[in-house]
Amino acid sequence: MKDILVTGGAGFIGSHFIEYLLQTTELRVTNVDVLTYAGNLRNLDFELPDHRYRFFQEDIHQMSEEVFDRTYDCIVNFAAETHVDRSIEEAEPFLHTNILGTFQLIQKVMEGKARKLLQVSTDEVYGSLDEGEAAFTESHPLMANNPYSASKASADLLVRSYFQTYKLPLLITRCSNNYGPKQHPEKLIPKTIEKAMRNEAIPIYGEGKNIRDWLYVEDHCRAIYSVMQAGQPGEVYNIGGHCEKSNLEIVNMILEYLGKSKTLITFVPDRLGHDFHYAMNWTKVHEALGWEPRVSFEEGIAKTIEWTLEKTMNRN
Ligand SMILES: Cc1cn([C@H]2C[C@H](O)[C@@H](COP(=O)(O)OP(=O)(O)O[C@H]3O[C@H](C)C(=O)[C@H](O)[C@H]3O)O2)c(=O)[nH]c1=O
Repeated sequence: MKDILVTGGAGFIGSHFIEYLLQTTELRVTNVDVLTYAGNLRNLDFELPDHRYRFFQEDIHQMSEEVFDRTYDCIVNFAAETHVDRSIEEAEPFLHTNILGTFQLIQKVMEGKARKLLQVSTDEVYGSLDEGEAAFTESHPLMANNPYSASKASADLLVRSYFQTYKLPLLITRCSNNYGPKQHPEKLIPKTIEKAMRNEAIPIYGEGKNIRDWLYVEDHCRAIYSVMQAGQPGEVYNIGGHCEKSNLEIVNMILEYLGKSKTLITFVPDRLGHDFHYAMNWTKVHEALGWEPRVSFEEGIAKTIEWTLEKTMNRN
């Protein structure tokens, strides 16, 4: 492998993935990102070697010929609208980017402009675990419950259909909730940290009992890299943290770390269609590719909070 096209590389996970590729491999990276509200070139604040990195501010629906002056060994698709609450307010951008955008990338593989595509997806496509169900395996039915997860599930089905129909080399990873430095403050963990630092009310939806399975972003990037290198076309790989926590537990841990009062917690009306419980069974990726998470939640959350404190100090 020599050339990788990363879409959405100025976003949270995409930018960490580019950092991982540039620092641990000799691969050449092309980053295509349209820079919506969630993409920011400041996320790429590490050394970007000119001979191995280039950036195009373009939409994945209309990529220029310049981007395709080479044949990519793999496209890794991070370009997506990702925030569930926004999708509940306005679904259309989610359908446009997440479904039709993925379709455009599949076309690039069809046209021979890339040798394979890795679609970065989410555990949300499985819906919510039923009582008594321990974790999602890759064969769990797709039961998306909100417009965001429906758009990701639709993209996954498109990818599957192009593998089944044309035997195109397409793969899917589905990961649980990520956290780490540079995450957009609309998401639970960065939002809680920032609000706690400012002594502002921290909104918890419903009773705060909903459970997510948390994974530090660098562990996710390593998993994607393993699948990109050695995953089997047509396969789906679940990725998760074995780290199930309720939202209230998460918020309490952050408040404790920062030495802030629990009175900042403010219960607000629940998210519509709020999935109760996600947890991933990632035995397959572990057995096939030897991946497992390395960063404990205690370590990861400390790094994330310290990064946010430092960022805020530098801003002031
Ligand atoms: C923003 C916010 C969230 N929450 C609750 C709602 C969820 O139960 C939990 C996490 O919410 P968040 O919006 O951070 O993430 P999810 O809805 O789980 O979805 C995230 O993880 C998956 C895997 C993706 O695929 C999504 O792209 C990603 O956004 O905290 C609150 O209680 N208050 C808040 O202010």
